[in-house]
Amino acid sequence: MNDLPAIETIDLSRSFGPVHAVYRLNLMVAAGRIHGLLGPDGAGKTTTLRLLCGALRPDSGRAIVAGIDVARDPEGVRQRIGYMPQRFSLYGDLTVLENLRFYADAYSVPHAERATLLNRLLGFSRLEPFRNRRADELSGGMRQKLALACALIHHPQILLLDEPTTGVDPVSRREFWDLLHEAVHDRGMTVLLTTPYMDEAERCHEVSFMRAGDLLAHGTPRELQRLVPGAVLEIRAEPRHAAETVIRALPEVRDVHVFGDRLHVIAAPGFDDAMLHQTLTDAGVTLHAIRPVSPGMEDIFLYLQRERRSQ
Ligand SMILES: Nc1ncnc2c1ncn2[C@@H]1O[C@H](COP(=O)(O)OP(=O)(O)OP(=O)(O)O)[C@@H](O)[C@H]1O
Repeated sequence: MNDLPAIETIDLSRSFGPVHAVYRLNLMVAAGRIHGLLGPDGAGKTTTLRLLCGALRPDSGRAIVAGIDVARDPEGVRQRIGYMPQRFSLYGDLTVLENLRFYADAYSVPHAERATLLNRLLGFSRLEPFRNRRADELSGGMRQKLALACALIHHPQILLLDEPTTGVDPVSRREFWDLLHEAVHDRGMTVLLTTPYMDEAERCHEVSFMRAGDLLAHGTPRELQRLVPGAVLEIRAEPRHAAETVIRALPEVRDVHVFGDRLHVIAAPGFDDAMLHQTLTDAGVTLHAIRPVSPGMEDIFLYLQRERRSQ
């Protein structure tokens, strides 16, 4: 691993009319890591990736990618990165192999290297058995793997991936993640990706939470977990809405989030479960289960968002 960050932004800003899509963003991505950029819709994740790859110009601030100032040498940056936007352009009427050849041409990959490289990428992406299948006829997961293979064609040092697993089934998502870890481990690449799936953040080495164009927090998943004080209690109770109202009113409770049929309660250290049990029973709520759980990324994000809003 290199000590210099693979990506650094300094007060990077970009607006669209009155909307501050990215505002004074200071992002740091360590080399040789998988870094997840998380945040709700409209937080500025796509705009950040577009600024980093030189597809958009900032209004102010700087972006340094692979040691290069993007504004000064966008072509130098493009040579060193692979960028997979949300709608990566695969050619549906071309086969898997033809798509790879197309990108090899686009990046002027020397002819002498092609056969070996294409075979390696077909093997890496597990698409060898489908080399002659048209891209239109691939499953969603296979298409994303082909897009990843195309983005890797010119040996980039850094991969920027915008929601690469959205709409992909869970098995293919897992395979895609295995490929990313392989690429980072074997080739020493750096990956910056956005994802709406909070569980995927836990597969990243580092995570940055974005909100309204700016960073809410960043760190390893474990460091972020430590930002949540006290315990997280998972509760199943009925009626759920009444349980939520009662729990929210307790002074020791910092936050309550709903996850399907469960409540996640963030409580001050030393919170008394027995008292909670009694309070809920007194309010006519049936408590089915209560247990401490480690805070997940979603708990952390929601907690930090509320904390910062109330500051
Ligand atoms: N080309 C554009 N023209 C006008 N507004 C834009 C443009 N691109 C982004 N925005 C606005 O900037 C804000 C940030 O958008 P961005 O797409 O970067 O967010 P995001 O976090 O990637 O969200 P999503 O997950 O929904 O793509 C949004 O309010 C969006 O509407």
